[in-house]
Amino acid sequence: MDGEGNKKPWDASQLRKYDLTFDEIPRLHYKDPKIDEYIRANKPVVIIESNIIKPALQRWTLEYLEKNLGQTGHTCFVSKNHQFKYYDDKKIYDKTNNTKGVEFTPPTKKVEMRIEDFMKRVKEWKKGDDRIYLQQSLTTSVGNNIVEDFVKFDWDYVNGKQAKHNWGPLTSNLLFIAMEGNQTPCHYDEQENFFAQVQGYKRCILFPPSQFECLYPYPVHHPHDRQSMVDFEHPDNAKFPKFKDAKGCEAIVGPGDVLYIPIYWWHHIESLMRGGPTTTVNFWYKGGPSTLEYPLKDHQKVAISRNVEKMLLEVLQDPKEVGPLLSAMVLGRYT
Ligand SMILES: O=C(O)C(=O)C[C@H](CCCc1ccccc1)C(=O)O
Ligand SMILES: [Zn+2]
Repeated sequence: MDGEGNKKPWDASQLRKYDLTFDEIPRLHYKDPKIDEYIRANKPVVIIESNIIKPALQRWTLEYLEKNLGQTGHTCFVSKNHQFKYYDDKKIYDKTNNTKGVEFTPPTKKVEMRIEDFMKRVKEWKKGDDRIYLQQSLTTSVGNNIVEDFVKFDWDYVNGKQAKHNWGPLTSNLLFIAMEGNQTPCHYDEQENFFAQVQGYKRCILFPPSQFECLYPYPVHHPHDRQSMVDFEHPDNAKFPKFKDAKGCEAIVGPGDVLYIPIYWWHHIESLMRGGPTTTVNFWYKGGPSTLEYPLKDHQKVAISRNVEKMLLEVLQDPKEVGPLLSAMVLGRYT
């Protein structure tokens, strides 16, 4: 029970334990003008009591989604454990694209699954079974009812924020249906994101782009580009000594909550254990125009460092030569 004796929708035993402490991300009513101050400052905020995805809140139960999502196959990932670390299959080494890539074994399998089969496997899941995670772009290939609900989202609100903050175009709305306990390890995206929770509870742990040195992203050419190399549950403190200094913030989002995840901000997302399946719709926007004004913003330095890595790979060709050249340039000269 909370202070007023209301049944709390979740409790701390449903959260995985990490050796880090987090500040709370503020939760503001959708009409509160302070929301624009957070977005302008590229800081996360939870927008509450909005109508952004109201039709989905009213209708998108798993049964409704099973009936209406459409007969085509849906993109699902299969994992042997609770982690679903994203990888870019275009960056996987193979003879055809003959880039001297890195040896890489995908940690998850990408499959097309009919919604009935997905729902059946979620319902019948037993400890030890593979886990699955549906991650599907909401395009016209979904059923008409879903399209009708989708057009009734509060587009005035989100388009208003997009315009006010000079974001680029909406690139996609992804639908995520996760099993309880599923985890998306810490990564950043190069897009602004309204992360709208439809069903169930998700813990979102965020870190600003300035924490780059504590989160050790994979090399840019690696299939796990943009993902942290650190396993939060078993951090290798010898390899990643600065990880223990990472300072993050967190929000547990529930139905109707919309978390603003600023472009380039790291985020680790987990569906609460024993909380049932979760459903989320995200809104990804290209970032706004980026003028080089000084002092540079932290995310601009991340973008610049990415360009340096890409340029060096382009000219050196062999990824194994990029590290040694960067070390030779820095060690003993800049450190
Ligand atoms: O909305 C976001 O940005 C999230 O990270 C949501 C996350 C799943 C993301 C999977 C993914 C990661 C990278 C590229 C494409 C897809 C979750 O909710 O589990
Ligand atoms: Zn993401």
